[in-house]
Amino acid sequence: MQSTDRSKLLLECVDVGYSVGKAKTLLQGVSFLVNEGEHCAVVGPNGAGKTTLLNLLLGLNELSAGDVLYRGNSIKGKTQRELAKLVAYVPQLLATEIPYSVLEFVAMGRYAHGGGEDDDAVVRAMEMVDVVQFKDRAVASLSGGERQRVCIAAALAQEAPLLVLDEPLSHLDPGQRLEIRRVIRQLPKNITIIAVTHDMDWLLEDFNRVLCITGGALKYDVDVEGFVQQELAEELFGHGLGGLVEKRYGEVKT
Ligand SMILES: Nc1ncnc2c1ncn2[C@@H]1O[C@H](COP(=O)(O)OP(=O)(O)OP(=O)(O)O)[C@@H](O)[C@H]1O
Repeated sequence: MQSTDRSKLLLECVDVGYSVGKAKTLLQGVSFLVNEGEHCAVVGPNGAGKTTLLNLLLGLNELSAGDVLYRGNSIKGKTQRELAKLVAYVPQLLATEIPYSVLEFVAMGRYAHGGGEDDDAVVRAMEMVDVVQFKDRAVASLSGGERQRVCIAAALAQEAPLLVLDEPLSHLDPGQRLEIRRVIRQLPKNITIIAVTHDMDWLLEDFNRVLCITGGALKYDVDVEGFVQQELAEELFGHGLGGLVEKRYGEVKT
């Protein structure tokens, strides 16, 4: 496990496991620590257990083993409202059927705080990702990238210290991917980010830490330099980083 400064410790995953029924174990023995302000990429092959891990961090699934602690407090027994103050979620892409305006949707992020559309935090969140100009538009009328910014705004309105994102770039065109990357990069430095991604360019550019999941276990917990030097992309996906490393570092690391 990567060493962590305990005074800044936000999240502890302690021997976390998740099983379905008696026979099927989707995740087991996952332990790691995350400091406030870290940007952690969760990577691994399809079906490795990445989304399962995020669901446990969000309290959406009940732990079968181990514990998840935020600032030293277990999530066990916490209500959804209590959890929403600790961790916010950004999905792959918001469905177009959402029947709300942007303002109404972002205001839902204040549910845990009992706030609404006139809450200052709603305006602040919309300003952070530059969606104020869309506030009266129907979410359904927005482009994919715009909808993703609205989703991030709703998550920011929760004012949770941890933002969890599940492949937030995967349905976007290259231009909108870069735009969402810019938005996430410019978020306040104290917001901790854990994002599942298959985008190695984004990983190299904007994350400091990589959690590698394979076969329902945390196989490597490394900084980005370690991910590159140990050629873990090659090991995980059978496909190296190629020219991305040169682009990131200006030279190939050996
Ligand atoms: N409720 C469930 N019942 C049975 N199996 C499940 C359930 N949920 C997930 N799985 C299985 O658990 C494994 C891990 O799923 P998970 O969605 O966490 O993978 P992932 O790493 O996020 O994959 P991907 O990169 O394809 O999104 C998969 O084989 C999936 O089919």
